[in-house]
Amino acid sequence: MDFRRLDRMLRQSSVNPDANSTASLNLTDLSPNILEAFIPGYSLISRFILQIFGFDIGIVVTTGLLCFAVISGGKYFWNTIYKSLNDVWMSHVTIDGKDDLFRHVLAWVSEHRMTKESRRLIAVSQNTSPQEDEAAEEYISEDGLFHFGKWAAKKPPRYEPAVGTHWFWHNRNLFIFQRIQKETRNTPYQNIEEHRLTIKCIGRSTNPLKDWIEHVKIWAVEKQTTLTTIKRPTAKDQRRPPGHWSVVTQRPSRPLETVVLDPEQKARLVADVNEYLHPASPKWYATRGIPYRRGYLFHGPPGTGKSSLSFALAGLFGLDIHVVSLNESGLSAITESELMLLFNNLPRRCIVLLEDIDTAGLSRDHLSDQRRNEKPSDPARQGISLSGLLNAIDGVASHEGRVLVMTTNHPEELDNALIRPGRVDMQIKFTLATRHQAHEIFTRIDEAKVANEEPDRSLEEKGGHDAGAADGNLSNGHVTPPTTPKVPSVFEYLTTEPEPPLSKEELEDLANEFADRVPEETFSPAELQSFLIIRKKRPRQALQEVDQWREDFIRVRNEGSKVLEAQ
Ligand SMILES: Nc1ncnc2c1ncn2[C@@H]1O[C@H](COP(=O)(O)OP(=O)(O)OP(=O)(O)O)[C@@H](O)[C@H]1O
Repeated sequence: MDFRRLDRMLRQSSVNPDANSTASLNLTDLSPNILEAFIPGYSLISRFILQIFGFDIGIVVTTGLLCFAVISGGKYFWNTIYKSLNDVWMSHVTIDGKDDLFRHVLAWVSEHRMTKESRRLIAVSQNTSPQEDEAAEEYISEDGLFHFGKWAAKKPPRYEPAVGTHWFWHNRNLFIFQRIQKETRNTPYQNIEEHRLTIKCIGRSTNPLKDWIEHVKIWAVEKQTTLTTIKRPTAKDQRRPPGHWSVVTQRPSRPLETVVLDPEQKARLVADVNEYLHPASPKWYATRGIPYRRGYLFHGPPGTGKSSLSFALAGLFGLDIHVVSLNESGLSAITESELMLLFNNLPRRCIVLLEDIDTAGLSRDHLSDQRRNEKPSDPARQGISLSGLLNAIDGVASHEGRVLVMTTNHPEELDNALIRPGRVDMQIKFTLATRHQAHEIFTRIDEAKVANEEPDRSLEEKGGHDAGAADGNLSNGHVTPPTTPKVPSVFEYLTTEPEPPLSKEELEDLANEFADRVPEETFSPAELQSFLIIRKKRPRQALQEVDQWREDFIRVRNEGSKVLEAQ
């Protein structure tokens, strides 16, 4: 900007006011001088346009500049007023992106009018599963194939408010909602944006904000009573600062009755956890100087329900579950200092599931190596020492109020220090499937729904279903093998009709028969479940095939192979 020229021009106008008397009235006369100061070469351009087109652009440019000045001035005044309003007449609350509340608030605003009115949105793919969607049936072809891709493509995303300022009404209060980008971090794998929320309301009282947050929390809990939130340590490349938990998934809570265990053992465990979580318990522990912690050891062979019971407990008591696997190596291995921080960052009440505590340098190495017939343990894998784990469990960093569940397949290899009372208050032994478990698993897996009335025999009489398998030929408690084995095509497998529903008595008979044919404590519940899942619509057929499966399984196992020819 040429200030000297502007100064000269203004001085001229003050020395000879007559010369500009008309200029003060006529903007177009004055403007070339002023505009020349703002836009060098303006008079030349305007003269050129005037000569060529006969049009004076002065009025247009001047009007434009005036508008600009008015808008800038208005903005300045609005910002000043808003700032003083903000400082003096507004209350606000900030929610960090790492807090659980951040998730809940975003979910709440996504479901309310705000995201229907706002023009700046972030689309987030929804993580729902087909079983929660009745329309999913439409994507099953005539062949019985469910095309997940087509179903997922039709699922609308969830819309969240984008970075910036939005507003909404709640209980007749106006709230200003700001999503603010904290920072962007570049890792070798991705750029991570970290956000926070600031919610403001008019007035000097924070009560409307507190009431609204309370409302959101209750809303989130009600919405999630059927879901269990599973968290794991934040992936290594995203850990900054380390020791944070990330939600990996939310899955429907597992009903406790679906975990088949000795009923007395299960009842004892539930009563113990309930007593521990009782609101009066923290005071009881505090007045006796006992640290408010409770630890459980679930031990037994793989696939016997240790993790399942932990998830079912989380669902039963409405707690989030924080899972750490000590068996991980390489990039995802947890270090001792990280474990301490993870324990430090636990919420007030939760379940911590420490999986495979016999691994990762905690076992008495020589003993475990001999048992497993392996070379001495690789020191690189041993991220956490016994003392490191003990420090995390009951050191200063350990959080009071958590339920700690440790699982192992090799309890005999654990150091006594780790399982002494105070660290492990109750041990639950999981065994390979007992007769009772085989019976229960059969009963629960059966999807050919139990009929309230007698099963529809007419179908069987008509031979409407797969002959041989569905003929309910269990009348004398024995199953006749199918007479003509046939090789079904792929689509025949898909479209196989479910067997006719079983009566309660029939199901009971089949379950007993199944339990009789499965030797006690030979197969894990996971193995029985895997056999039955394939035949979930055909329980009678399952019974016909169980002998063959059992023999194959035992033979393959004795041969030391892990591959079954047929399932
Ligand atoms: N006692 C049981 N009752 C019902 N289902 C079971 C039981 N045990 C295992 N299952 C089924 O087997 C599968 C594996 O179970 P789970 O992961 O709980 O076993 P685990 O003992 O934790 O195994 P690992 O020691 O390998 O971690 C699950 O799908 C679960 O439903």
